[in-house]
Order: sequence, then C-alpha cells, then structure tokens
Amino acid sequence: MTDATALPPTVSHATWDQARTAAHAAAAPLPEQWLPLNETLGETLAQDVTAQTPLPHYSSSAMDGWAVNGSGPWEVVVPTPEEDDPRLTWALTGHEPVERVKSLGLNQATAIVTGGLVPEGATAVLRSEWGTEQDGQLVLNHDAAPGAPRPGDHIRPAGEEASVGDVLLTAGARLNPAHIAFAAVTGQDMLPVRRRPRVTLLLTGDEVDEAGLPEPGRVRDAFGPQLPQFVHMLGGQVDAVHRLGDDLEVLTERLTVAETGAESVLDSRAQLIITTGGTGGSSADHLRTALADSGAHLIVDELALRPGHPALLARMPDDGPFVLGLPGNPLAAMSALMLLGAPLLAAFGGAGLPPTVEVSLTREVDAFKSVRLLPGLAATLVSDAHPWARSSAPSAAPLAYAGANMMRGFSQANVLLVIPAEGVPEGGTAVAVPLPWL
Ligand SMILES: Nc1nc2c(c(=O)[nH]1)N[C@H]1C(S)=C(S)[C@@H](COP(=O)(O)OP(=O)(O)OC[C@H]3O[C@@H](n4cnc5c(N)ncnc54)[C@H](O)[C@@H]3O)O[C@H]1N2
Ligand code: MOO
Repeated sequence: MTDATALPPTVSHATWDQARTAAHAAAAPLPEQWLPLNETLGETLAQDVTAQTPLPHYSSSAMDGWAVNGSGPWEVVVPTPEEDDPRLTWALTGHEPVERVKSLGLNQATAIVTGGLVPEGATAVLRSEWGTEQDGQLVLNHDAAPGAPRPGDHIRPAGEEASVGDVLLTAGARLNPAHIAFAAVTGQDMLPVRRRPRVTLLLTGDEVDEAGLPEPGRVRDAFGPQLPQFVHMLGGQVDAVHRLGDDLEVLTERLTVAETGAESVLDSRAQLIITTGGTGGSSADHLRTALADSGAHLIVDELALRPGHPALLARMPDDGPFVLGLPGNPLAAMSALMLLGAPLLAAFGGAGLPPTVEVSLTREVDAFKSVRLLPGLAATLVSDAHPWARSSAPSAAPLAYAGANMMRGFSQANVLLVIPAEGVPEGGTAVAVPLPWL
C-alpha cells in the first residue's frame, strides 16, 4: 500500500459506543467543491456566503407608476432616444434603444415600472392608479390618498435587506430550495459545498423477492425500498444499487470494480459501499472472504450486542471505499446502520458524532445474555443539539416485536435503546440513539 492513509487498528467485538467512535474517526471530511447552483440541493454549504453588494443592489420601484420629485403637479420627463451607437439601433429593429431618465429635478416625474431603477432625486413613486398624465403634465386624480405621495412611498431602498459583508447563508447549512433561490438573487453562480458521500448498495441473497407475497423459504426485500432514503437521511447519497446472489466471485468483483465517472466534475465513485447479508459464516455467506481476498482492512469486526453482531466496517486497500457490512436480518441491519453507518456518514460531511440522549424507560426490560438494541418510542425527546428546549428527562417505551428478523417494533420506533445485559428496571435510564426521522 503506497501513500495510503494510516489505517486504524481493528476494533473487534465493539461495544455500541466503541463502534460509533471508531466509525466516526475512520473518515475525514470530504473536500469542498464549487458547484453550479442547480447541483447544490441537499449538499452542505462549506463556507459562509456573504453579501458582495448591498441587497437590493439599487433603489427600485415597488409599483408601476411614476417616479416623482416633490408634491406635484409634475412635468413628465421622457427617456430620450440614444443615438451614439448606430449598430445597436440597427440590430434592434423597431426598438430604438432609449436612454433612461437618470435624475429628476423638483416637480419632475417620469414613468417607472415595478422593479425599475429609481432616478436620482426621486422622492417617491406615485402608483399608476393615482395619477393622470395629460400634455406632458402629471396630476393627482380623485383616487389618490390624501397626502400622497409621501416621501419614500413605494421606493425599495438599496441595502434594505443586507449590507455588503453581511452573512447571508451560514457554513454547515444543508442547502434547500430557499437557500438556493436566495444565493441566486444575491448574484452567486456557484457555491462551495461538501457533497454528500456517494454510496453504492450491494444487496445479496438468493432468497429475496422484490414484489408480492413470498413463498415459504423466500423473503420480501426489506432493504431496496428504504435503504437509499435511510442513507439520504443520514447524509449520504445512494448512486447505485446492485442485487447479487450469494456468489463470492460476483461479490468480490463488485467490491473491487472501479466505478465510472471519476473524470467528470461530479465524481460518482462511491466513498462507501454498503452490503446487506452474507456477514455470517455459512457456506452462503461470502462477505468476509471477499474482503480478505481483496486486501481490505477491518476497522470494526463484529459488535458486542444484538441484533447486529456480525456487522463489520472495512476499508478497501489504497484509500479505496469503505465497506459497511450489514447483516441480512432486517433489524440487525438497522442497528448496524445506526451504530456504524450514521457516524461514518456524519464524519464525511464534517459533522460531529451524532448525539445520543439519556431516556427513562416506561417499562422494565429483562436481563439477556448480551447488550441489546431495542426499538423504542421516545416521547418529547429533545436531542443534545437543542439543550435550551430540554425541560425534563424524556421517557421512552421499549417496543415489542424486536427480534433480529422483525420490522414490526422498528416500524413504530423513533429511537434505538441500548439495553445493558443486566436489563433496566421501570423508570431506569438507558441511552437512546435517535433515528433520523425523530
Ligand atoms: N451459526 C450461526 N448462525 C448465525 C449466527 C451465528 O453467530 N452463528 N448469527 C446470526 C445472526 S445474529 C445474524 S444477524 C445472521 C447474519 O446473517 P447474514 O448477514 O449472513 O445474512 P444472511 O444469512 O444472508 O441472511 C440472514 C437473514 O436475513 C434475511 N435477509 C437477507 N437479505 C434480506 C433482505 N434483503 N430483506 C429481508 N431479509 C433478508 C435472510 O433471508 C435470512 O433470514 O446470521 C445468524 N446466523
Ligand atoms: O445479532 Mo443478529 O445480528 O441477532 O441479528
């Protein structure tokens, strides 16, 4: 391995917090990239955006009507045809270029449209409904409000929204359509972002059906319909989903193949490959062999808890992609995704370790042979990210139907509860790992 980043020692049989810490420490934040605005939705802003000009950058009219100087009546000044560039006049057949009225003297007025540049000397804009123009004179009509136009009426002054140097968007923001629209109106064409880490899914299993009610011995795919969205909620972007049978050669090839797109501005090579199934030791489980054959380095090798114990986190040689091996049992996969995948994806985005919360349990949980991760439903849970909103210790109900192969409890959950082997009495506390839809 040449020029490769020093690899961390393998953590075997990691506890829940060792797993999170090791996964978070394994990845460095992705470098920032400047992208065109329309490529930035959902990406993380890497630097503050400040105002380059006052906002708005010129004083404009908020109404169609006349820019006026003084209280009227007014002499209407009209734009004059511009004659100093005959080529332009020729090109714009039928539309003589005009020189706008740049300034108004006392009791002069000139027609203006909404958004139009207000001439110097204008004291107000008179809306079109309130004035009548005749023979080059503008007078107030009967609809005009008493005292109109007041100084400043319908003029949007330059700089009323922001001054030069004001921070308009803050680094770390996950860019939404409103952010992007704001960046555009402030004159930005590109933004510095940290792109979501690119993720490839390799879903293994010969016995998996993608539709309908499966026959005995077969199962409905729990991962295809939700892993891309789940990964997105955790900060990643799934660009490719491959379904493989239980085949060592195919799996090895898929783990080592160079994804295309490296030459483009938007490098589509995956930083993370997530596999499902095949983490065990049966004749149909090939992930560990495929990784060993490929020279991958194990960062986390199994978790000291259930469900999810055969999970692994590895890195392909020469600073290649990370590989997150999720067990095939659906709830085991969700546990491993939250303990290993969530911190890794956060680190790629330059974020801290995702917070956990201490909760008190609404019912007793029995002792078990190992630490367990149980789906839980937390009430009024306030994460450490919002300490000002915390009123009292939040409570959480451990949910039933929490077997490694079951999705019923998880489907009602908003946290995963870390239950020590000795169990927790009713009212006792446990660590809760918030799910991203909490
Ligand atoms: N002798 C042992 N057997 C098992 C052990 C063990 O330690 N010794 N560990 C058990 C635990 S715990 C788990 S978890 C699983 C790990 O399984 P794998 O990661 O190897 O996954 P598979 O064997 O491929 O599948 C397990 C299970 O999950 C179902 N599955 C797979 N893919 C999907 C999918 N896309 N959607 C829904 N369900 C899926 C699959 O049908 C199996 O039922 O090993 C235990 N065994
Ligand atoms: O630990 Mo297994 O991962 O129980 O499902």
